[in-house]
Amino acid sequence: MSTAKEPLRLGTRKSLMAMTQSGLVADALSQRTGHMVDLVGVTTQGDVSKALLAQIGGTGVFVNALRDRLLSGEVDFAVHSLKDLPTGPAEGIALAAVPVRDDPRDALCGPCKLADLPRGARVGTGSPRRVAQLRALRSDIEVVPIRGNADTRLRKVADGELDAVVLAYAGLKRIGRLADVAEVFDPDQMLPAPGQGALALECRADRADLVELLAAVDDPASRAAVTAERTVLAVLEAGCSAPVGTYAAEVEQKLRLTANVVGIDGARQIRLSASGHPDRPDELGRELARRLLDQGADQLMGELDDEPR
Ligand SMILES: NCc1[nH]cc(CCC(=O)O)c1CC(=O)O
Repeated sequence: MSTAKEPLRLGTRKSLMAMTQSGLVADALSQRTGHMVDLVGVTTQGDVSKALLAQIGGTGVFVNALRDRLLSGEVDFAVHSLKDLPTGPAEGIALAAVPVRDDPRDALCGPCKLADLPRGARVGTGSPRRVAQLRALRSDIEVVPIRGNADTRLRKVADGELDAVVLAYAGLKRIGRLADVAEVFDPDQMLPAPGQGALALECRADRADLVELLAAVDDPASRAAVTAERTVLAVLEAGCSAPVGTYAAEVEQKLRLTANVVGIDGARQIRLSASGHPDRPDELGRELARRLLDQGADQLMGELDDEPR
């Protein structure tokens, strides 16, 4: 493109969390490239449907409307929470950048730590991954399915409808609600969702100029980690609503990946780790997924189908 420094149109969801994270990306990009960035709010299916995510399928409901705007040329690029991206390839769309990842962990919001909640306490989450791992930590608690944005979920605790809720730490930070956090779960206790805490910048694959420009905010280490995590999910053919937790990070120049599959009752889990070269994160993810399957991961995940969601 010959015209220098024309403003870029950034497509984003309109929630406080989305607008905040998109604003941070816009600032970083402006600083590094000199381009102004205009935010364009887009409503996605996930923002209007009242159904539980596990029911509407999860995959792509927060993403597809933004991709449509990219393909029609209404926006130049889109910022997504990476964990909301389906694992499959998207026709005509390029993953142009994964910025430095935020804290990937899950957090309990409520009056006290999980261990100190009363017997039978009501804890809200819509994610089978969190349900299963919560039950593994405290089999007596009552897990209550909820959805809605983080603010709505936190209000249910304030109103006394729930004793606590589990949310992503990174999201709580972005909306300024870290004061509500009573406990941050170590990945040993609760493995995060693949890609949690990371963002994704997408643009049209045929816009080489944009692919190059957006690379200014790419962080190769974060991209490698989330690639390994998402490969596990892809090989297991599981979506964001599967009881699959992962965490990858570079440790002493190697990429270390841990993944688990937990039965929905929390009673059984398969948990494995492996290390590999940071330049081949997909190889590492595939290897670990295959070992999970060898140990019966598909059977554990299959049991989910018999559960009311
Ligand atoms: N599916 C909703 C969603 N997508 C990304 C985040 C949190 C922020 C992140 O992981 O980057 C959340 C909310 C939550 O899980 O608490």
